[in-house]
Amino acid sequence: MEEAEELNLKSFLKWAVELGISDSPSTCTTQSDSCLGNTLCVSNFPKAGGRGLAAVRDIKKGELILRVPKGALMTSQNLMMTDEAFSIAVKNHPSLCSTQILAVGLLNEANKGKSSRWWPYLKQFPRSYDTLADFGKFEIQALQIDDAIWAAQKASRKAEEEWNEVTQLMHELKLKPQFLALKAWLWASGSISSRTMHIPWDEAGCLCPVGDFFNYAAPEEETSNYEDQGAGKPYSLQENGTLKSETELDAAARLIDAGYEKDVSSYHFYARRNYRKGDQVLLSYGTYTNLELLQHYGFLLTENPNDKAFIPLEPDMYSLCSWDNESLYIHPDGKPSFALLSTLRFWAVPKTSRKSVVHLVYSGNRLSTESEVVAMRWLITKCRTALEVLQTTAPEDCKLLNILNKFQDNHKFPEIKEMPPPLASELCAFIEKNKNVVSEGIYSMSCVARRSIERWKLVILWRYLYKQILCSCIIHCSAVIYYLGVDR
Ligand SMILES: C[S@@+](CC[C@H](N)C(=O)[O-])C[C@H]1O[C@@H](n2cnc3c(N)ncnc32)[C@H](O)[C@@H]1O
Repeated sequence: MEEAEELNLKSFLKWAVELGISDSPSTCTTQSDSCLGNTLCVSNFPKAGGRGLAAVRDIKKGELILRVPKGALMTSQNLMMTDEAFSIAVKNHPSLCSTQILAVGLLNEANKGKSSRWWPYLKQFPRSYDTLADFGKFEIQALQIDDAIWAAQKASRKAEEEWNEVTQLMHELKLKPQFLALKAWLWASGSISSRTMHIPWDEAGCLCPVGDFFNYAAPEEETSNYEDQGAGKPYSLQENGTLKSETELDAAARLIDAGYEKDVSSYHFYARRNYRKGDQVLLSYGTYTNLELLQHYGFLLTENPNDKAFIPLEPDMYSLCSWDNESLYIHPDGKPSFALLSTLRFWAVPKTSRKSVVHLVYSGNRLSTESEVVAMRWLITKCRTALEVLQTTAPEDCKLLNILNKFQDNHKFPEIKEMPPPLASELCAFIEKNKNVVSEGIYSMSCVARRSIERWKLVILWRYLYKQILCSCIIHCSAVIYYLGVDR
């Protein structure tokens, strides 16, 4: 960490102590308790989210590890209570949604600079984000898959519309020109999308100092405990080993990660599993596919148990069963979801016999060898077709990622003419878009160019993982056909 960053972090943690934020084992902390250092410390995890929180001691599953009092949460309510002008201005714009109000509130505080009471906290925010709304035309097209392109276009359109809707309010607040710009709006809405936590009284949620340093792990990954004895039993941070508060007991028993606890007017964070000293302590923000992670948080997981690949179905398939379209997908291991499999099974029997097999379909049974093979063959063909229409193959995506990784080390691209044509044209488009970073074949990497490459890599990784799911589906369906004995 650079010296200036370290100083900023130090003053932020001091500020956090003053507001009563604590990771101390005792619930009745004094002002002098360190904000961090008893249970957690800020650390860097380059391969798992960058800055995050590490365990400074062994932590047991269910332990209360961080408390953030209500007064330290940045909410629209809080911002309005401490800034009358903001409060009055917001009341004149009743059509704005709660997220827009919090985003303007955040910009209003950033606009105040050092005189904002939130300044030490604001300095800890990233300068920009990689959520879908931040994607430009190049990144959107590079997603390749229609659903993803559509989601990114929608996110970026929505951000722009919301920005247009708040401009009058921002002018009334007399924000400086840089805080009125779309770029600033993307920063504020990206901060809210990727850093807020749920609170029961405001849909926009709250910004939670220190609590927003927790990086994400998908909900299913809970079992990798270093010791399993005691796992599942609730523990508390109390020195006498007892759980005093009912809420704490409930939370530990439920093993929720975090939540606002009304009886103590604080946001509480619990360990979702056992951690060893030095481990990164993670939080589950929810169950997300990789596209959703990209959309809301600007990152994705190479191993995401909750990822889903959607492929276009025949129009009549969508209405065959009572499943909603969102449940018709392929799992990361290539298996069709229960809803997709039952739909395909139902569709694969002749129309005249469908009525008599409804109950079998919904109970998850195979209807007949013939119809199972028809369903599996249909899925194989559909996955193949979906892959064939894309501009690059999964191995080509992998190659492009390697090229970009090498480029980040030595600032040189391989000869374009030696590259497969689809990669060459994508690379040319990138160079064209980032013309100002190229001089006589040497690429000087500005901060912007470095971010562009990181964002492009995210996109390539996303489409690669999508293609991998479709390839796994082809393998899975072929294996089913093989075991049914049809191809032997
Ligand atoms: C609530 S913040 C977590 C703290 C953040 N790393 C920071 O420095 O402020 C959420 C952001 O952290 C990053 N992040 C969290 N979990 C991640 C993970 N498992 N892999 C990669 N990035 C992650 C993403 O940029 C995400 O938008």
